[in-house]
Amino acid sequence: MSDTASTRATRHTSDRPLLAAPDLLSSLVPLLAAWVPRQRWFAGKGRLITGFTLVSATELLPCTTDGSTPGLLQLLVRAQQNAPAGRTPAADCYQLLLGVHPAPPPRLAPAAIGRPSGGPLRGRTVYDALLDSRLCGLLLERLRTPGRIGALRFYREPDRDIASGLPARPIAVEQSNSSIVYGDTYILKVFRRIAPGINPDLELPRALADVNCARVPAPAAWYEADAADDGGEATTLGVLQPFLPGSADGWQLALNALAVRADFTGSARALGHATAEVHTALAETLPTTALHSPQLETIAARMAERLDATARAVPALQPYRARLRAAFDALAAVGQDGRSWAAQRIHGDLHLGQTLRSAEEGRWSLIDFEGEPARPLGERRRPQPALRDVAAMLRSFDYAARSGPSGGDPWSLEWARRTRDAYCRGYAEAGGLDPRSAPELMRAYETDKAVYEVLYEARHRPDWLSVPMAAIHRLAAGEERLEDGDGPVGVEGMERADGASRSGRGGGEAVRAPRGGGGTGSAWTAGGGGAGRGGGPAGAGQSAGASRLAPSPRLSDSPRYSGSPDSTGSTGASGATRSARADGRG
Ligand SMILES: Nc1ncnc2c1ncn2[C@@H]1O[C@H](COP(=O)(O)OP(=O)(O)O)[C@@H](O)[C@H]1O
Ligand SMILES: O=P(O)(O)O[C@H]1O[C@H](CO)[C@@H](O[C@H]2O[C@H](CO)[C@@H](O)[C@H](O)[C@H]2O)[C@H](O)[C@H]1O
Repeated sequence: MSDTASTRATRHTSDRPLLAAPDLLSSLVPLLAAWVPRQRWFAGKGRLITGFTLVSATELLPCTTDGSTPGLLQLLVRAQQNAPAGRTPAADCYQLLLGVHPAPPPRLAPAAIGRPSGGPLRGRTVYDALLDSRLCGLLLERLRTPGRIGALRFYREPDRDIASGLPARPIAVEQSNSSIVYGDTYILKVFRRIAPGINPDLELPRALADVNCARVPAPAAWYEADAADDGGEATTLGVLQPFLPGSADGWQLALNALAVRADFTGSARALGHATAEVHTALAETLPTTALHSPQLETIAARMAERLDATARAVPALQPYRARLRAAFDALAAVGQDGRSWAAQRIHGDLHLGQTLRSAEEGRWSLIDFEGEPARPLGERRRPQPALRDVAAMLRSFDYAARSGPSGGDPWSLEWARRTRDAYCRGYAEAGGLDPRSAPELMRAYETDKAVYEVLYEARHRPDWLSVPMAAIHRLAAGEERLEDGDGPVGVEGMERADGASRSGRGGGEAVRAPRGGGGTGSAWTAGGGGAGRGGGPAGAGQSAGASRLAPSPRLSDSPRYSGSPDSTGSTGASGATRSARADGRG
């Protein structure tokens, strides 16, 4: 393996002999080569790392050779990886926070990365600093006191007082980055795979705070790396925001509801309200634009390219390609008909795991505005139709229905249909464009999201592949549709019950595609009753007194798709259930 230590020299080494050492990186390479690929946040799994390049190194706490105190080293390193013939090799940049200790206490043994056999850290133990509460406390101190350290700059909102000495703990959920909770007051997200430019997870919550949108925790402090010497933008590296204690995430709540066969329409409708409020606030404070024919054609062409690329990587998708493309062609045709769509900044990766419901009021918040981690930052920051978020959330209800204990049985699929409808209704009631008025857009974005999910699952969680593949099967068969619900749904934690409906705005008709099953209102024994009020933090409250739903005999579709080891859907769903439990979100 090459260890090209061709540092892009933002090391700030003058008074730091450790950082000046030419073999700093090369001495760490054997350790990192073994440790980095095992980390959840490493996005390049399955491809060989061929070398590391040091982008910058900052000593946040001196790494002394004597005594019993730890040092803290922040590194930005590029991991070079090979690529299939004809493709550009990847060289993603990652943020590492390394503890350095001459003799670490036994409690840090699980955090150990190794002991370099040479170089400036020779004989000392290097370990994952985010598993050391003491070093996490130091990071909080840095964020409390804005200023520069080496290549890093720390910022704090002037009106925020951040308490010192709060106990730190890493969060125990599956995530793309790494987060530390301080007391029950703050949560710091340390971005792992980074790219130059402001991260939308800082940019959007700050912009929303400016217009007093209380649906999103407002950043209190953050840190970034200087722009490279050759110009460019600073890179967001971490954001501290208020922790919402006792809240439960929407994914867990949905699975809890499914486990006890409880209605979720009230919660979904309230979540639709929250989503629309956030979209309205984003459109108010950040640039918007209109997408006309050329832009819609470009968007449709990109979707088709992603489909083709994904089908090359995941052959199970091949048989569906032609029929899925029809959804993208229909989107392009919308522009050719002279119609246009408003575009604005959006969440970009909205799913149930990005929503938190407070224990006391049942009020929904949205988190994690980073966008889809696999897409380039520039693309994630572009204005897009707000309904793209809505389509993504609809996919999430489908995921839940296929991942819960009842894993894709007819009752769960009917639960998903009603929940999706309630969410769309809530969204339109609170001022969002009615998703039912934009069938081409919704279908194209749902298809695009399902394709994204196929690749995401193939790369990250192969056990889950059957979940998006079942949607691919339905979308290709033209079986996804949004329809009017069956009467009023219960509203839980809804703050804007008076939100004016804009249903129907924008024209168009609901997606009406042929499908085996028909309307299902009569199959619901509880007739669209409200979700249980007062659902507790763990969501089990949904069960008490919540409506019980009978399965629809007409919805016994068992998804089949060729090329998959699991062609029944139900087996796949149980695979997903196992994973859901394993990742702490199920
Ligand atoms: N403000 C918050 N209050 C409470 N929990 C939070 C907050 N922000 C994030 N979390 C928890 O941390 C998890 C990971 O956060 P997220 O922003 O989704 O990280 P990632 O981008 O790494 O996936 C969330 O699923 C949620 O459980
Ligand atoms: O949470 P992240 O921002 O890292 O988003 C990525 O991981 C998500 C899974 O954790 C993934 O979401 C997919 O699985 C969810 C269930 O775990 C489901 O609710 C979503 O609808 C589905 O897309 C997300 O796509 C990915 O970007």
